[in-house]
Amino acid sequence: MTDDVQALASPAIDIAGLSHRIGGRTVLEDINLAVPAGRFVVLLGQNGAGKTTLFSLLTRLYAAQSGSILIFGDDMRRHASAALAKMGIVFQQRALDLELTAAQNLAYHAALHGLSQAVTRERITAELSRVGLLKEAGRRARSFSGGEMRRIEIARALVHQPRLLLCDEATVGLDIRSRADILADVRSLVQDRGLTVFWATHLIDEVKPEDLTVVLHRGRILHYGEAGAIVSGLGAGSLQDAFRRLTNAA
Ligand SMILES: Nc1ncnc2c1ncn2[C@@H]1O[C@H](COP(=O)(O)OP(=O)(O)OP(=O)(O)O)[C@@H](O)[C@H]1O
Repeated sequence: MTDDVQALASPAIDIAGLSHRIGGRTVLEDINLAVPAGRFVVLLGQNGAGKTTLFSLLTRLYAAQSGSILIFGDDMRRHASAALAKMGIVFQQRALDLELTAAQNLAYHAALHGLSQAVTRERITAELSRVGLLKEAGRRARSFSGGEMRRIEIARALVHQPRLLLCDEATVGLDIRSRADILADVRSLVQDRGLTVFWATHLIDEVKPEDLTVVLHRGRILHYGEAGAIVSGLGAGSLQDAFRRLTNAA
């Protein structure tokens, strides 16, 4: 297989035997996971489950201590730049430069990815327009609401046209309406662009029955499958009930 054909056939994320210790404590233990391309996949876990640690390893903020991570076939250890070029990231913590305008925030990100000025202008227009903030492109980031900042962060994460979008608790701190809007928007990217989304959350009401769902608890994967199948497989009444049973038994 050529590299291109292999990348097309590869899962978006392929994790094998990944463990991570912080300060002598095991925070992730023997994670094995294949996230298929073109799906909305949920990483569901309570506070402290290890979601952010897993994202830190996926984005190379942390180097893997053991095991491997491949992004569309690119090994994070040997081909980190190629792997990172294929992903966009929305961090749990707000990550806009508050003194820059919305457009400047996107332009800075585009420069990091080596985009030309012409392409940068075109993408900024397209992405800010898609999230309904093109007219506000010249406003400083600090003047936006929490929901708007999140939309700008999503626009920024897409400027280099990644195939994979990682969102770590992207709706935390937002009101119900903003949460629903952002979730619907990100889901539409899967439909419209064939994007793969890996969506970390502790909020069960964000999960649909057809979503592939990874249940992470105390650093271990307890279950991986469509949410509806997890519920029926356990004979549970709801995903909430299934989640409770899985985590109580662990
Ligand atoms: N730098 C650190 N030093 C010590 N412990 C850490 C550190 N980072 C993470 N941990 C611990 O690792 C565990 C997993 O944390 P992590 O932030 O990955 O969980 P999470 O699922 O993202 O939770 P939350 O939704 O609350 O952010 C927690 O028990 C946390 O206290």
